[in-house]
Formats: sequence, structure tokens, C-alpha cells
Amino acid sequence: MKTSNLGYPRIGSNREWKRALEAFWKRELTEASFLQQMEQIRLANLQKQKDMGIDIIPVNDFTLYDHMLDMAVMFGLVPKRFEAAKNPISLYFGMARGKQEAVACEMTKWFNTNYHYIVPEWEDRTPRLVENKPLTAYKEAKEKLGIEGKPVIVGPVTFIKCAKGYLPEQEDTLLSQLVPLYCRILQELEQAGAQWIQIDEPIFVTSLSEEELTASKKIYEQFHKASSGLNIMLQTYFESAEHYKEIIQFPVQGIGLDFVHGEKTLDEMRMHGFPEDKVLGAGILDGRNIWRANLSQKQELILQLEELAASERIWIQPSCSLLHVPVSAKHEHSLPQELYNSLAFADEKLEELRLLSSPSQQEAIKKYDDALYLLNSSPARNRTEVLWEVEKAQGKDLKRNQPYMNRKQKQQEVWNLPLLPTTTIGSFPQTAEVKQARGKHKRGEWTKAQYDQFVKNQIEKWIKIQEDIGLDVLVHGEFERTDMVEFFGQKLNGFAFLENGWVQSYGSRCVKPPVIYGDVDFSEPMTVNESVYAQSLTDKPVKGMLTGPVTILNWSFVRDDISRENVCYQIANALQKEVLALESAGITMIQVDEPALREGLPLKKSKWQHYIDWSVNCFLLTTCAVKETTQIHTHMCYCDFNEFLGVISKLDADVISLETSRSHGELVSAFTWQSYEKGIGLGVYDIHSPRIPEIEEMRVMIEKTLEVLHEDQMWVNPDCGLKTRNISETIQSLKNMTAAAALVRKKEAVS
Ligand SMILES: Nc1nc2c(c(=O)[nH]1)N[C@@H](CNc1ccc(C(=O)N[C@@H](CCC(=O)N[C@@H](CCC(=O)N[C@@H](CCC(=O)O)C(=O)O)C(=O)O)C(=O)O)cc1)CN2
Ligand code: MET
Ligand SMILES: [Zn+2]
Repeated sequence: MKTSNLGYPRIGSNREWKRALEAFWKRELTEASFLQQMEQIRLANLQKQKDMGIDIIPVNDFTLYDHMLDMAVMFGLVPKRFEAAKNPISLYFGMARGKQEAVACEMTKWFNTNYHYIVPEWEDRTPRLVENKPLTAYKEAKEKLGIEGKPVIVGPVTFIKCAKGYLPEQEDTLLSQLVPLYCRILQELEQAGAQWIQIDEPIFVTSLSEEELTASKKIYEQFHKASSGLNIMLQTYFESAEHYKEIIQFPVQGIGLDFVHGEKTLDEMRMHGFPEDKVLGAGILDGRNIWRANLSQKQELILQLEELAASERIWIQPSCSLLHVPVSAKHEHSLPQELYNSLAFADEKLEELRLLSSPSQQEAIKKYDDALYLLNSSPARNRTEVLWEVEKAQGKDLKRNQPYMNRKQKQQEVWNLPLLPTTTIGSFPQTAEVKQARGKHKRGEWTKAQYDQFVKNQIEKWIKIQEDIGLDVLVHGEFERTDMVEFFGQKLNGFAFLENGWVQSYGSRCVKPPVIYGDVDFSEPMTVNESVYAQSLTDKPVKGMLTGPVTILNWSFVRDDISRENVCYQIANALQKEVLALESAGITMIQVDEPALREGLPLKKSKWQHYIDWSVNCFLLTTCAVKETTQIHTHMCYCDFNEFLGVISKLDADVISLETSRSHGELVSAFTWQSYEKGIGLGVYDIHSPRIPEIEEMRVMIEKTLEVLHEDQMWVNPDCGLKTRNISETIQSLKNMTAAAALVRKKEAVS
């Protein structure tokens, strides 16, 4: 048996990667020293895996921003609007982050994760091989560290399915253009002496048509013909392979399967066998979560696998790239006692692989199994009063006391909003000053009172700014929050938080997902003070602002001893108390964000309905107990909503804001074939880019939307929160946005 890894976190154990990138963008680092720092991080990551004794080490999993963007650039798929870029680096980051003269490429969720990739755009061009990046990475590891690496690339079927800018009927042509380029990559690797390549095809865990499957097999036959000396590990993850029987017959030398998130994987293998001549990449450790595995159970699993495949042809590995977990648990020093020996981040998972693959490790294995036993018997996990309360709450009729149309009228009487009301999504710039203030409070240099006063000053400043800009519905700005999920985790019971548990979310941006380890319940109001304070400063409505239950669930590391559905109901039950606390404090416009609701949708269609049922119910449990005059808002971003409007409607929120600007036309066209009656704001500008949108382009966007939506259901807002932008970008962009709304309003009033 061998140990293998599918990908290692890029960010470095102290987020060195993030810091280097951001310093470079701010021109505090020259290109040469930036690239040198990146090389150092890349090599250190590889050396670490070598030192940990991993047999098969991935290379080319590292990137300067995103691995899908790397693939697009490698194939010369550069949208025309970026062609003027002066050098390859500014072209690359231009595509990722946008330029004043060109909007950034779209960014979207990588399957069902909180990682976002840059969507390749085809634009009628013929791909070409600009640089064999896997080869460069292979040679670097070999020459500099003596590592015989396994280059990783995204496979052609997944790459095309995750790209845009072509018609469905063009897919075959595009594939036939791409395949020869992949073949060249493989041949050059073979010539350089590479033994293995890992070709990631997570798309194979979703349903493909029979034709697509046949076409996929043909592609792999061509790969085999082109480079018969290079071994291909065809890697699937995040679920069981949908077409197991067919895929194991592909002419490749190894098949990588997910035994953690693919509940059916082992059964499929038992039923259909596993080819004797292939290597089994057995993904047995959870690459998406941070709990130590029950190693004796994993030993049993390995024994079962050895009955189905020869031991020397098994690689044990994480279920997916370790990109989705933090680097190392050894930096955590303030956890509840029962968590200390039960956490496994990337490094600990590699250590688990070593324990499982070497003989006579029973003592260490017992130590960790005992820790898991201790965790499961912790009082925090066994709070019967929480279980009873949640059961009771779930049993109630989860719906608003009046239908939408009645609410709408009554709410308009209360708020008297103008046509096309303008608002923002919640957060304002988390400037260095804001982060430093939190740092001072955390280190004890500032008292709580000093910090609270700082937050109040920020709120006051931004209420004034919003009034000056002329926005109709204001927000307090979320200055008290590190992150929209971490913040609630810190205030609810049942959560633990990490000091250094950073995971990349997109580009240089990282999150520190809280850890849900116990039963969740409400302890005290979490957002009331700030909202009430903000409302006291203005006559305009200020929206209360909280994160919804499904998003808290999906962006946390969740205990795996009870179902996610159960945990979500616990969170929803706790959040309902917050909503009611806001309402009784006089905050009667309340936004409950659910940006991760769509991302949590299972990859397999057969599981959708169940997920939709409970996630919608959890949102309703959180929001439905308010009066008819209380206006519930929600917000979603980073995904394709075209097929999701039915679900969105079931949430029964009075107003929803959706991110759309990077793919505006596509969403707008979705409203031509399905109807949506409630309040809705389609984001009119991209907030991920430092670029300031022009009045005119937003005016056009609003008018386009008016072709498919009714003027008195429409709101005007940016795509998402503004925490990643700086102050002047934010003010200038919002001024332009309100000016654009005013122009359209004027025109509507005349017509
Ligand atoms: N959980 C989550 N997922 C999400 C989103 C989200 O908002 N949250 N949004 C979408 C996009 N993803 C995003 C993810 C992260 C960020 C983001 O801005 N992250 C920040 C970190 C936010 C944070 O927790 N900040 C802390 C820590 C800040 C920090 O780095 N402090 C300084 C120290 C400052 C000092 O003490 O002087 C340091 O460590 O260097 C704080 O504000 O307190 C970043 O990477 O920069 C934005 C969007 C989808 N998924
Ligand atoms: N209210 C949140 C914000 O503005 C919503 C963000 S969704 C990722 O930051
Ligand atoms: Zn958002």
C-alpha cells in the first residue's frame, strides 16, 4: 500500500501566500521578489510532504491565484478585453481581478465547496498550448527537491463543463481542439520521465448522458495512445462516481474514488469489482472536514478494500485536495479540552495516512480513537433540552402569517419607499484600521469599551456617508464582524473557533470557518446593539443584518456524529430568537443572508429535493415568526441562479438581492421563462473588482432588468457586501449607482 495526496493548501501556515499577493498588488513588492516568495512557499509545501513520508506527492496544485485560471491561461483562453495587457502577470491578475477598462472574469463556486474558481471564457477561439505548466512544476520539484512529483491537472471534461462562452452544440468541437493539447502535455511529461499524472474529473460524480460518457471514454483512449508510458490516475471526488461501471473500464492506470462523501462507492465496488490491472486511489480520509478519522474503522475499511484490490495496487489518500482544510492544528491553543486530540487539518491528515500505512502504530491509533470517544460523550454534544426545543419548533407550521401580496401592501404603507429603492448588501470596507482595532482588542491593548466605541464611531461615520450618497435603505456596516459566519459562531453556544484555521475562499481571500462541535443554541442577542444604534442616527430605515442557518452550516466545519439537517435546525431555532429580538427592539427590516444555500445543493440530483425541503424549512423557521409588517430580506451570491428561482421563491422573503453583474445577461434572460413576483435586486456592479462602475453601464443594466421585471418589485444594489473594497472605491461606486437609479426613476416617472 502507498500513501498519496491530491493537493496541498497553497496559503502557507501563516497565510504568507495571501500577504505576498496583497503586497504585490499594492506595489509593495516587485514582481521578482513576489515570484521568489511564491517559489519559497511552493517548495516548502512540497518539502513538508516529503518529510512526512508521503509516497506520491502532487505538483502543479500550487497557483498564483486559482488553478482553473491557470488552465485557461495555459490554453491561451484569454478574453479579448484583456489582450492589451503588458506582461503575462498583469494579464493573469487582470483576468482574475478586473481592470478599469475590462471587467474581471466571472468567479463561481467549485462544485459544492466555498472555494471559488475563475470561469474560463471561450469566445470563439481556438485553444493552444502556451506553456506546459504541469511539466514546469514536475521539473522544479525534481531538480530542486529530488521529488518525483505527480502533476495534477483538471481533466478536459470537467474543464469544459465548468467553462462558459460557448453553445452546447459546440462542446464536441471544443473537446476535439483541447484533446491534442492535453496529449502534448502528457507526452512531454512522459519524455521528462514523469511516472504518474493525476487528472481531476470531479464532473464524473454528476450525471452525464450516455453520449457524454462515450465521448469521455474516447478522450481517455486518445490520451492512452498518445503517451502509453505515462500512468494516468483518473481522479474523482466530492461524491461517488456516477457511472462507476463504465469509468473503471476507461483505459487509464488508476481510478481515484471518494469513500467518504461517496456513500455508495464501496457498494459499487463490491457489486462491480475493480479491475486487476489498475491502481485504486482510495480516498478514505475526509478532505472537507477537520475531524480526526476513527483510525480503527479506517483500518477495517482498508481490509475490506484489500479483498477487492491487491494491496500493492492501493494508494490511501484524502478524499479530495486538502485545499479545503487549514494547514496545521498545531497552532491552536484555546480550544475546549475535548477538541485537542480530535482535530486533523492538512498536516494531521497526512500523519493519519502514515499511521494507517505503517505497521505497529496501534498505540497512536488508540490514543486518537479515545479522543474521539471523549468528544462524543462531551456534555456539549448531549444537551437534551436543545433537542426537545428544536423538535417542538420543527413541528410548527413554518410559514408567514400572511401571503406575500398582503404583506407587500402593508409594508409599503410603513416604509413608503421610492421606485427602485437603492440599498447595499451589508458590509462596508474592512480597512486596515478596522482590522487593527480588532487586533488591539484581541491582544488586550484596548478594553472592550474602547473597541465598542470604535465600532460605534465607524457606524456613525458610515450612516452619514450613506445619507450623503442618497441611499434609501441603510445598513450599519458590519464593522464588529471578522466574518459573517465566524462572528455568529463566536456568539452562539456549541461552536469553537480556531486561531489559525484559515482556508482559501477565492484569490487571496481566506476564511476561518467556525467549528460546530456541540448542540447549538442561542445565548444572548448578537446584533441588536449595533442595529439599534445605527437606526437611532437616521430617519431612513436601517436593515438588521444576520447570516442565515444554512450558510452558517455550510461555511462551518460541522460535527459529523449527527446529520447536517439536524444541526441546521438547531442553528435556525437559535437564529429565530435573534430575529424576534431585533423585531422587538424596533428593527423591522431584517436581512437574513443565505449566500451558501445554493452551494450546499448536493451534487447528485437524486438528493436535491430532500436538501431543498430542509434548508427552506430552516430559513422559514428563522424568519417566519415576525409580523406581516416586518420586511424580511435575503441575499445570495456566487452561483448560477437560473435554475434556482423556484427554491428562492419558497423562502418567501419579501426582498432578495442576487449577485449577477459578472453574468447579468444570463440571469436576466432566466426571468423571461419563469416568473418571480417578490421584491428583487439584481446586483448592478461587481464588488470583487477595484474597478469603479460607470453610471451609464449601470443605467443600461437596470433598464435591461426592467424588461423582464416589474418596476415596483425591483431594487438597486451592488452584487454583494463591500468589505473587501476600499473607502474611496466604495463611495464613488455607490454614488454612481444611486445616480444610475435616479436616471431610470426619472424616465419611469415620465413614461
Ligand atoms: N465565511 C465566508 N465565506 C464566504 C464569504 C464570506 O464573507 N465569509 N463570502 C464569499 C467570498 N468569500 C470571501 C471570503 C473571505 C473574505 C475576506 O475578506 N477575508 C478576509 C479575512 C476576514 C477576517 O476574518 N479578518 C479578521 C482577521 C484580519 C487579519 O488578517 N488581521 C491581521 C492583524 C491585524 C492586527 O492585529 O493589527 C493579520 O492577521 O495580519 C478580522 O477582521 O479581524 C481576508 O482574507 O483578508 C471575503 C470574501 C463566499 N464565501
Ligand atoms: N451581509 C453580508 C455582507 O455584506 C453578505 C455577504 S454574502 C457573501 O458582507
Ligand atoms: Zn454576497
